[in-house]
Amino acid sequence: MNETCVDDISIVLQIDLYKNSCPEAESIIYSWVENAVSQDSRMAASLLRLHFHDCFGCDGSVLLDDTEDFTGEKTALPNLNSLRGFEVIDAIKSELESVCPQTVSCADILATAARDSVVISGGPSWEVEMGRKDSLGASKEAATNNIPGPNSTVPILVAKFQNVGLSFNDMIALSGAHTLGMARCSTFSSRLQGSNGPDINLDFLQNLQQLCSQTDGNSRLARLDLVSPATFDNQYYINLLSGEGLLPSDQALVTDDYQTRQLVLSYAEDPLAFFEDFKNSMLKMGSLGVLTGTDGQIRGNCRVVN
Ligand code: HEM
Ligand SMILES: [Ca+2]
Repeated sequence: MNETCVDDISIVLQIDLYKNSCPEAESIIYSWVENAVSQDSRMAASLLRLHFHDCFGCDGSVLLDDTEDFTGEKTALPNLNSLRGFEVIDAIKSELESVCPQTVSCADILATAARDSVVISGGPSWEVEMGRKDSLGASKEAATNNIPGPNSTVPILVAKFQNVGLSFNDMIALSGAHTLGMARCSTFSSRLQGSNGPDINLDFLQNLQQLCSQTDGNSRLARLDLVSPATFDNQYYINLLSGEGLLPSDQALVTDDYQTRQLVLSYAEDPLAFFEDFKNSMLKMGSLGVLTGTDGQIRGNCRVVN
């Protein structure tokens, strides 16, 4: 046996990692998230999405500002003028650095804040596995290529998730995150062109057309879940069945593919099954491409490499 094998044993993420080194870590993160969401309920959605866009390699890379050496991920198409919540993460990091310096990584903060956002919005809870290290760089190109876009078809969505090790089922369960938050008109403009086709509800279409035809139309925001945008529930799937999915990639899950439709139906009927699968898929997503052991670092400021 060589040393690499021994190292490999220590690279697994674990719950309670900060039990001795920073016992207050989870409660500090929770308080900041709770406070931020009480001021702006959409922040729960934004923090959940921030973790998703960091993952496909959960290493805090999404938080890095551009430097002379690399262009960060913040200006990649899926992120530009869209990701929110960086100031909340900064505030959490700054308190954690004063309470227990160089201990809790930015990537772990993101994973924990995402879980807390779901809980505070009424969704399931789970134990977050910790021990991710923060990256030494970021890749705008990887963010651009890996993160699925709103006009992706079902086969493309499946492929993009499978590329990083997430299954068909994971993709559909994680899409249920669109039970929270907002999207800009520019992301669903192709939904507005259809007349009353089989995949879009007429009243819904007319409301969106009105919203998006205003001045500044492209940056106007619509609810991803028109019924309960601040509650983590299974309403997203129910909306898809009545042609009220916002993004083309959402509605495609019931319109374009028999198998995805079956899973959507099952989540629309059984909220607890959705919660259970969502939780497990979040745990899986949260462990993708993590840096552990001697790889990476614990950043002192999430926006810059130490
Ligand atoms: C299945 C493929 C996915 C696609 C194509 C997609 C696409 C999008 C787009 C285009 C927006 C609106 C962005 C804007 O207008 O600024 C959005 C918002 C959002 N996405 Fe996704 N997404 C996907 C999966 C996920 C996953 C897996 C999660 C989390 C687990 C997630 C969480 C969110 C949340 C919470 C929002 C609202 C954010 C806010 O209001 O700040 N999405 N998504
Ligand atoms: Ca909802």
